[in-house]
Amino acid sequence: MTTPTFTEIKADKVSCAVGDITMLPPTTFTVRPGENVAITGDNGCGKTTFLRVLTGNLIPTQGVVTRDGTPIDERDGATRRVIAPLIGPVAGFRDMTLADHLILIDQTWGGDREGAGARIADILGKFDILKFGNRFLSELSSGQRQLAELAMVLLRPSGLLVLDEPEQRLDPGRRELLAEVLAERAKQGGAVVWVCHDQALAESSVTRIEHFPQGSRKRSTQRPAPEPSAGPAKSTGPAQGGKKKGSGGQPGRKGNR
Ligand SMILES: Nc1ncnc2c1ncn2[C@@H]1O[C@H](COP(=O)(O)OP(=O)(O)OP(=O)(O)O)[C@@H](O)[C@H]1O
Repeated sequence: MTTPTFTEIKADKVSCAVGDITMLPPTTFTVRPGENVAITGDNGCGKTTFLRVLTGNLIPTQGVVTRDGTPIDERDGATRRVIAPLIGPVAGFRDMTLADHLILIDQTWGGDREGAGARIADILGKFDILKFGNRFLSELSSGQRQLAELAMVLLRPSGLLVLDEPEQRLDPGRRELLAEVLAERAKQGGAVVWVCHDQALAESSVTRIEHFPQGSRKRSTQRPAPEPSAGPAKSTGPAQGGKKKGSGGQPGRKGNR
């Protein structure tokens, strides 16, 4: 299966805010084929938010992400043929085995029927989970499930893999296996962007580390002084400086994956 290509995917001064909370401070980032980029940073600094913006799942409050000059949008098939994300848990079918899920993904993304078995065996072998092909997803341990979800996203053709903490729940040996698979992908001309909390793993395997500064700062440091407590039975309401209804939602959210 050919790998869809691009020259450059660029996030230009993207930022996200909801209410007075900065989910992602202004960030500029470029990735090109052959690069294997780990994003590191403290909890809450905006890494997952950035990945969602980069994949076109979340519209930034400011700035834009482009693929060779064209704005990206996950609802656009052209974007989805290039970018394969694994951000958050994958929903599965209760009565379909891991191999069934992989056949569905392979055929959805245009694989030829004759070659499906070999491609699926290959990706399961890469992650050392070939023996679990006939299991239901609910019959896998959390680490095995993580490997299964990685197999699902790597099976489909893509030019850019975007993975959120793919090393989570994996033992040290399987973390190294993951790092090898991602490095191999980049060597073959693909690009990988992944959030990683294992600094040593990232340093040993990637072509570049982008460290996000401690973020999620309040946009305004000036907050109104709290109202004196009026007791539990009384409500202050928005007119008295309370939180506006709906302000905790996500900006530009385009639906669940
Ligand atoms: N829907 C939301 N409304 C308000 N704030 C949010 C919302 N979603 C996330 N945040 C805040 O945005 C900031 C960035 O969150 P994000 O999930 O991107 O962080 P992260 O760097 O991936 O963290 P972690 O390493 O813990 O996964 C956090 O401070 C978080 O509390």
